[in-house]
Amino acid sequence: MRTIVVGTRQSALALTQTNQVIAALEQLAGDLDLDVAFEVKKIVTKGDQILDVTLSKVGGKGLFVKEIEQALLSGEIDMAVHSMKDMPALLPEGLVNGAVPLRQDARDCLISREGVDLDGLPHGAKVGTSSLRRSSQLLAYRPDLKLEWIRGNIDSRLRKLETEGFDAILLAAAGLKRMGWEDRITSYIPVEICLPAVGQGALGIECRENDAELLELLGRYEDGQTARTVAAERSLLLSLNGGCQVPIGAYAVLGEDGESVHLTGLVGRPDGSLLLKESASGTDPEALGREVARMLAEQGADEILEQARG
Ligand SMILES: NCc1[nH]cc(CCC(=O)O)c1CC(=O)O
Repeated sequence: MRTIVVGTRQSALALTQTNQVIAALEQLAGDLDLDVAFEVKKIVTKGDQILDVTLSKVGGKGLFVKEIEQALLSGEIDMAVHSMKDMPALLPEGLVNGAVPLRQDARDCLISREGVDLDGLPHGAKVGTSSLRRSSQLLAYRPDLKLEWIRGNIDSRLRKLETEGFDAILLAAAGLKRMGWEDRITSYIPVEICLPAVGQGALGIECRENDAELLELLGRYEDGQTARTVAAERSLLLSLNGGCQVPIGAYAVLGEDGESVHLTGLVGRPDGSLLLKESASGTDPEALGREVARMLAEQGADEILEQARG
């Protein structure tokens, strides 16, 4: 009997996601008559320690996964569940994404104090977000809004909505739904107004590339359609060199044939004064991501990204 050690960050969302994945894998292992058990190991990452500065200034999202990847490579843990949107576009040598499970809601949502939706927010309302992608698109739609920085895990952001005088905050719907906090959502932001982050709502399960036994189990857990759409989005991210926190959005859906992928990509100025948006369809997700990245680059995406990176 093998014990699979699952590394996780300590945030409520990370623990919840990890436990939900373990429950699904246990069920699957039972069905396959595999003799495995799972054990959770909590890991404190740099990103968790530095919650008070702009993340992009200290190294970006990679800070949340670096320690976890080291623990995977050293054998201290065997797998880790990540929010796909927190996974860097490139994984280190020796590690792979073993499964992309069925995607949750990819949209952003508004949690407002007075229960009003985006259009109902008063002129000049104070809206909390921690992403250039959201501020860029929200300001393009409602230039009067005052977008202010709010950081922390989703539970602390929900608290700050009350304590720091925000009229509303923006969060990914997926995190709230996984936590069972769907009732906090006031309204969903259509992807036409706010294109989600690459991989938003999806999970990634990182493990060692030579762990054949675990990879076989994970392979059964993968949702092929989610994997295809997320692959297109991540290819776009890689092509735009968008490793750290940058104003990039992407959302891919499967065509009616169940095979072709339709990808929309966006790069925006953080102040919302310019949004570049391009779409294309194709059957090779990686090639499609590169294609939409090239279309955005032709419109001047690199210049916007350079400026946003500071
Ligand atoms: N950047 C933090 C983060 N990473 C993953 C989620 C939850 C949503 C998801 O799984 O995409 C969140 C919170 C948020 O952005 O609201």
